[in-house]
Amino acid sequence: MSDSAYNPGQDGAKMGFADAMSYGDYLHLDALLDQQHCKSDAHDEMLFIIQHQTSELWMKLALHELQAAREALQQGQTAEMFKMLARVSRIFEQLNSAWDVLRTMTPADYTRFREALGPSSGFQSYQYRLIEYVLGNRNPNMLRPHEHVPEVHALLSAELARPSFYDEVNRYLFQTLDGHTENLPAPRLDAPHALDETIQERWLKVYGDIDTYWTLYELAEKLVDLEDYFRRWRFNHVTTVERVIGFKRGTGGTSGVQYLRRMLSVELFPELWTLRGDL
Ligand code: HEM
Ligand SMILES: N[C@@H](CC(=O)c1ccccc1NC=O)C(=O)O
Repeated sequence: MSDSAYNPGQDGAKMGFADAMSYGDYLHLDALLDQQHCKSDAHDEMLFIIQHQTSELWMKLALHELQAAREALQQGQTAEMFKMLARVSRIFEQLNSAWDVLRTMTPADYTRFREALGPSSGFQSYQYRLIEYVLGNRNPNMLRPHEHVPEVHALLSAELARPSFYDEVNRYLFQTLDGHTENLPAPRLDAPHALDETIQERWLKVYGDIDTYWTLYELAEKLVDLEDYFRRWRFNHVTTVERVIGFKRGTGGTSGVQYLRRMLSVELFPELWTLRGDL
């Protein structure tokens, strides 16, 4: 060992962990870093796996925040809710930037291992579906691919049995503006949220008197922000897919790019977008 090498241990850094919790222990890195099992010898398969695994980790955090944000709203803790929503938008920003790494994979690179993926596809990501369900885009047909994992199916079904985050936001809107929720349209729990005139009317009132309804206004703009990021994720995805597999059918069995283009037209919070034309 070189005499000149700096030794942080002499300055107090803990160097021995035989009987103490280390970084790797706390984070369970042994388990985490042992989950990258390539099915081919293609160089880029490692990138593909890590890109998806990290996306799933960020989605796990997004769900943790969204579910807590919904609870905070139910309890009237709006400051806490705003903090969590801001974090969800930053998570989506992170997911959006991650496409730059995957984009370095060319069609030739991907073709070397695509067959090894079999019928597996992001279409079967239950966390992605759960995020959509929590936000209000609730298509029960998307439960089917999860029937083979009863716990996951139960988790998604349980979400479809409770009001979405957006339903709760609209409940808060009616409570604040009307002083009651008698005129709040009953949310369709197991169908995608569709534009509702009475909801839009009230949002329009908020935008027409920002000073009086500042919290609701801020909330609406946070949701528009979130949906903006979500749309960018979908756009980055479909563009990367077109770049890598063109118009081939997806491994999940859909038409591929055509299916994903159709998903681009999904609106999570339609009232908040439509009212902009009336301002
Ligand atoms: C080269 C990279 C990728 C390709 C070629 C690709 C391709 C596709 C295709 C063709 C679909 C349609 C379903 C099917 O028939 O398979 C799909 C869906 C999906 N993919 Fe990817 N994908 C890629 C990367 C990713 C990444 C990095 C994620 C991040 C988790 C992801 C998540 C999803 C999700 C969530 C869906 C379902 C979307 C929906 O139903 O609206 N994909 N992908
Ligand atoms: N649907 C993709 C395959 C794919 O991208 C994929 C396969 C397994 C796990 C995650 C995937 N990512 C997104 O769909 C394809 O058709 O090539």
